[in-house]
Amino acid sequence: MKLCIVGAGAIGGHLAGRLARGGAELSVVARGATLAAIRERGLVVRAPDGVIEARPRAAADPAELGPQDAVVVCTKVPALPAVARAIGPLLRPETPVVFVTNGIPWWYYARHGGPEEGSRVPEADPDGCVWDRIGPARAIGGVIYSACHVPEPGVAEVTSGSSKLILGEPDGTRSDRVLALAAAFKAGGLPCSVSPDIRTEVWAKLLNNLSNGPICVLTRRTMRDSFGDPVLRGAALQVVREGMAVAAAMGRPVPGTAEARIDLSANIPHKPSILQDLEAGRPMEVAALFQVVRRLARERGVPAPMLDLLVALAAQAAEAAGLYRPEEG
Ligand SMILES: NC(=O)C1=CN([C@@H]2O[C@H](COP(=O)(O)OP(=O)(O)OC[C@H]3O[C@@H](n4cnc5c(N)ncnc54)[C@H](OP(=O)(O)O)[C@@H]3O)[C@@H](O)[C@H]2O)C=CC1
Ligand SMILES: CC(C)(CO)C(=O)C(=O)O
Repeated sequence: MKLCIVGAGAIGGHLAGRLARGGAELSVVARGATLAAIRERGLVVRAPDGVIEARPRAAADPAELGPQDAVVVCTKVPALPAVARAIGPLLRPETPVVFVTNGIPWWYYARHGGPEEGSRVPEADPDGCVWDRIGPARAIGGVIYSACHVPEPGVAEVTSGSSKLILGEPDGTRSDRVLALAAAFKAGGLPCSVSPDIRTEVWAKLLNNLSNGPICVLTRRTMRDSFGDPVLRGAALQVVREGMAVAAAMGRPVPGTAEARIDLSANIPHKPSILQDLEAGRPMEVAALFQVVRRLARERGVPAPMLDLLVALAAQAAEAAGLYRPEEG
């Protein structure tokens, strides 16, 4: 299967390594120091189940790589409009595009059904460019549980003991294309399932980001260090409960307890990716991960006072660092 990863950072690097290990005909779209490192030394993944070394084709210009069987986009959400404008040369009319990003995705209301069909998510796709260029028919959702960072360009390090990827067609079908993609990841040793309800999976993962993201942006410490403080753990629990109420109001109740959600993060010595962005001076996913949930809570009349407070504080920190503009959402 001819597959291309766009954005070979922490998650893209990890997934690229898995696909290469599984035998995919792999290429990556990368840039700057990452591109130089991959061309020079290849791509390295340091995971608990071993080190993967891969030599994918790598280019900054998608036209060098040509049409693909599937494309997997792993950039941060603020980069998606630029990606959507650039990846045309990777796409045949039928090429699916998987989006492995946190937050409420741009495609949330695509192939959704009901009165909200075709609604947009401005926090994820401010000018509608991703929707217009990629189109809802190509979109496949991706939800990743894997705590990763980039210790040096071209190297992805996994700090969570286990990882898993959940894929899903927005209309819930078990299409041949989504099953083929799941098989390609599994062949590389990454547990990967296909969900008939990817939006509930989106919400479930987002509860983790809502609980650890704003708090760690403020503490600037790992999830393990931050949640070691019982007051902060209590605040995180309240945020998860509020997030669960918003998800339920959206018709996507997330099973399980808030405590179990916090426990997923509490022992991992990982700085959430949004804190990694703050420290590296990269645009922060405040709109697509946090502000969108505040908006949905307001629209559905769900009280979320702890979420409001923590997100307002984190948003101010991000804005003060010049890495988020409130106009984004
Ligand atoms: N890191 C983690 O542990 C987790 C992250 N996530 C989510 O996964 C997504 C990806 O995050 P993560 O991997 O951490 O992000 P990273 O910042 O580590 O990686 C993103 C990569 O995309 C590259 N990129 C950005 N724009 C382009 C472009 N136009 N063309 C080519 N390459 C581009 C970046 O290059 P450059 O360095 O030059 O900017 C970088 O290498 C996010 O939505 C995040 O929230 C989900 C679960 C865990
Ligand atoms: C912290 C983690 C692994 C889970 O919430 C994550 O999704 C991130 O770093 O962005």
